[in-house]
Amino acid sequence: MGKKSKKGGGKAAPPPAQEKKAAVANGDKKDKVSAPAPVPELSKSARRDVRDLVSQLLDVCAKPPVAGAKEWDDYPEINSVVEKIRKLQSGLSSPVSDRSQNFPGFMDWLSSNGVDTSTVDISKAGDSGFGLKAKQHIKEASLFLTIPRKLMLTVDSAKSSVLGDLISEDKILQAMPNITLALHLLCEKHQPDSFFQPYINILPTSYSTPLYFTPEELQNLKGSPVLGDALSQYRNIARQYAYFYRLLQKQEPFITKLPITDHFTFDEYRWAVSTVMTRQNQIPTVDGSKVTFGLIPLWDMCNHTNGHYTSDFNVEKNVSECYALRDFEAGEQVYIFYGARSNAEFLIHNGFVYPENNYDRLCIKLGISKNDPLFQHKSEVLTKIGISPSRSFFLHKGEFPVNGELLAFLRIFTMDEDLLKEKFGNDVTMETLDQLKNMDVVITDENEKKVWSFIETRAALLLKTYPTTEEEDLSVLNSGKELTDPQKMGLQLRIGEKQILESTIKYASEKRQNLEK
Ligand SMILES: C[S@@+](CC[C@H](N)C(=O)[O-])C[C@H]1O[C@@H](n2cnc3c(N)ncnc32)[C@H](O)[C@@H]1O
Repeated sequence: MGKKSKKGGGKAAPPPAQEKKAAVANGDKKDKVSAPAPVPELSKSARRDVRDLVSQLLDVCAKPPVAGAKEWDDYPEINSVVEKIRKLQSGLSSPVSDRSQNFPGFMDWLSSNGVDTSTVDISKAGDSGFGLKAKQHIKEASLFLTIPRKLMLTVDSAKSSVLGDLISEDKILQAMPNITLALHLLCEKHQPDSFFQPYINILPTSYSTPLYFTPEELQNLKGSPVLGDALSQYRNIARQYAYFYRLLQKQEPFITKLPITDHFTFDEYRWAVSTVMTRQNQIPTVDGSKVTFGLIPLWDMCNHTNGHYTSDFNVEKNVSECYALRDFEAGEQVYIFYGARSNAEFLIHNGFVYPENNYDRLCIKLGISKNDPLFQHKSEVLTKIGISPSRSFFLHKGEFPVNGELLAFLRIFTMDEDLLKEKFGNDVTMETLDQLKNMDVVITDENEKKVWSFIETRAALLLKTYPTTEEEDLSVLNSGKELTDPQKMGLQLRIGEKQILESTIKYASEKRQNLEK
């Protein structure tokens, strides 16, 4: 989630694991703690079918992704294999429980492990699930939450857990801390006497990340660049699932001792990945040498609002600390700030859209064409000011949709040969280069007119790629009709993006008209 703390049973059960040794909770957990509760089994033929489908999934996902307008092309095939796997595994899913029943036990666990819970309580938070409620007045900038490292599920705790040996063997786990955390979480979930059970029991049982969207719900994202991100996220998770499913079939001692080999369904993996994605936070490693990721109980019950980072890790005390970003009255919901993310990023990584988001922005991909005879020269100038000749830029919500970087890119992108040679030849000064990003300095009126006319036209074209208008979206959103979370989020996201495009068009057209006067 934040920085200063940046937020950011697949197969049949084998015989009970009597041979597996008990170990001390949250201590040396190299061995499986105890025999797992009996799990439903898949028939031999169903197991074989899942194995075949997993191989198919690996093949489909191994094909290079189709970029651009054809991004939908791969999805139906991947989705159809995943859905067949899910259908075969449907009898193996854990029963859905009411998490709120486990809140008292969780609070007791926190208190017995030294957490002061006198400031906040967990409480229903409207459309945001649950959140933290102030039990007393919390003054702005006061420290209201301190969570010791020993309560966190981290990459370090994963290494010293039953998963540790697999981490030492597997290059993917070594390189991808978020996947390590997801598997760590699953191992602890399926280890009945895990130290972390009171925490795991209060986690949501499902999420609204795009991994949970149906194909119809994904259609709500059409027109938005977020659709491509959602599809590639789905593809990546499907590929990871297939990879780990296969790995977990191996009869190696460091695998057979894992408590997840009988529970590794697609739904379980999607749940674990979504838990990590929506709740993880950056923390320093135990030795303080690097930044890593962890799940911080209770702190991760805070919902997001506009503001600034107020959480940090106190290395001396080995605790995560959270300060109030403003005054909160007793009974009020206590928020934190997850980071300056766009609604597209919130949707993909956090499973929500925040209409009041001050930091919303729309990603647009721009590049100097390799067929442009001035490609070489333009690329050199852009590189000198730290801008790649082909990359993503952003149009921002608010008064100034175009920032200095995009302006500089567009000035060079639209520049003719004479001007490029005159201003940005061999003996170009740093001062001239710096001016490219400066809104108050015009290179030439002609160049400036081209810039604003280009962005005005591009924004208008982007607006047309959405299948509906902003008015149509607003009328559905405000119609009082019952909408699913993905439908609502899709509408909120599209409305926000269209507003950014409309304000860009207005802004660019005023700039252009001023120059034409
Ligand atoms: C770190 S958790 C916060 C606790 C969470 N609400 C719960 O019930 O467990 C982050 C999740 O809370 C929800 N959330 C947080 N801030 C939100 C906001 N401003 N609007 C809507 N949902 C929000 C989203 O579902 C997000 O994935």
